[in-house]
Amino acid sequence: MSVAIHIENVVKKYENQTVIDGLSLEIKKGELFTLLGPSGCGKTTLLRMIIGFNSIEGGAIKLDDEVINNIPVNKRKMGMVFQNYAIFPHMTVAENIAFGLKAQNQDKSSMKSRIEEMMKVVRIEEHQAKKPDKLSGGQQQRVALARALVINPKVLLMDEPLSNLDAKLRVEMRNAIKDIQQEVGITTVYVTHDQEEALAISDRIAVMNKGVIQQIDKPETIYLRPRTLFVAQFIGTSNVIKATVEKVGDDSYLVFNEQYKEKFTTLSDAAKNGQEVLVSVRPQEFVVTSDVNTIAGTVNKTMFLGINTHYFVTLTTGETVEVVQNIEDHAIIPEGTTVQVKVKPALINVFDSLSEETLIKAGG
Ligand SMILES: Nc1ncnc2c1ncn2[C@@H]1O[C@H](COP(=O)(O)OP(=O)(O)OP(=O)(O)O)[C@@H](O)[C@H]1O
Repeated sequence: MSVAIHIENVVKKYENQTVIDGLSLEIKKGELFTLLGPSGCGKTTLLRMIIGFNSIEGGAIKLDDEVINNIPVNKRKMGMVFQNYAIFPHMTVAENIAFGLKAQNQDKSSMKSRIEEMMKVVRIEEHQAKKPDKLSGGQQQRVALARALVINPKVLLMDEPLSNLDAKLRVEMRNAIKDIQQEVGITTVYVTHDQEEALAISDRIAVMNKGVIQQIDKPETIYLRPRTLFVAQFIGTSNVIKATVEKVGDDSYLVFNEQYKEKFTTLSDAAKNGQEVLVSVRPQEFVVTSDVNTIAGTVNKTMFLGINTHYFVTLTTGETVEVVQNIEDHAIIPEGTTVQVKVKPALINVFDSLSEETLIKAGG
């Protein structure tokens, strides 16, 4: 897949504050690429630099190998969909979509057929004569999407497009966006702070924190093999517990306490014997066991959620962790019970306790 957008060492300053300081990434043609991160991390700033609403104080952004830093917004051949839809309340669905084409001086019949085609793509034809106040939030977002796509842009940019919708509609619309994006085959840059949304729709995700890219990978890699502790904790739920590395010959172990250590085959060579590490363990990566050579703890909260049960367990080390057990594997454990837990070593992740970067072997 060839690259559509090169972002090379870009810098963004608002007055004297530098919010992005030398960020680089590449977005491939046809992919749905998501910028994901907490509020204030700089995702919208970067998106607005790509479309041209924000100036660029250093570095370069290239579209199809052409530097676009100084090209005005309307000449960049990009379409954008905003959180608040930004469609015109006094125009019908069809007129709103037509608005995007007006500047293009096309003849009437080709405009009409293009608008009809777009209404079909976003499945809004039956509402074409309605004004926005007669449409649901999801339908309004479909109109905004059609208006952005009608000019046949090279890139589609979407800034938190689903945050104004209720939970059920959000899921429905994210599926619709993914289907439409694939049908049109358009390179898309999508901004969200919602990690589940990002996992569900993206081809690749860039996780950002404080203006810095932490990891760029496919959703499953981001979830299973986070490169930093920040990514492990931002995506899904991760408990963090301490351990020490022990190396015996060619074998590596994670030592959790005097009774419990696990052989760990995916530890990188950078990890040294005796090194203190932070281990991230997702709730389902704990096993409640009868083996006493493990970690002891007390269940202080039991939540039965149907398919599984969530426990908050305070370990003897003082850390409280969330543990999920499948209902088929276990009877519900009452609050106050003393339990033993161990980890599933193939699934957990290990980080250097100072740099908070991964100590998992490449490809491990
Ligand atoms: N116009 C502006 N002037 C000054 N500072 C700004 C401006 N826009 C954004 N910032 C600052 O830049 C940083 C990044 O903001 P940005 O809106 O890009 O974050 P974000 O990740 O998109 O967050 P959110 O999800 O809350 O929109 C924040 O510290 C913000 O306060």
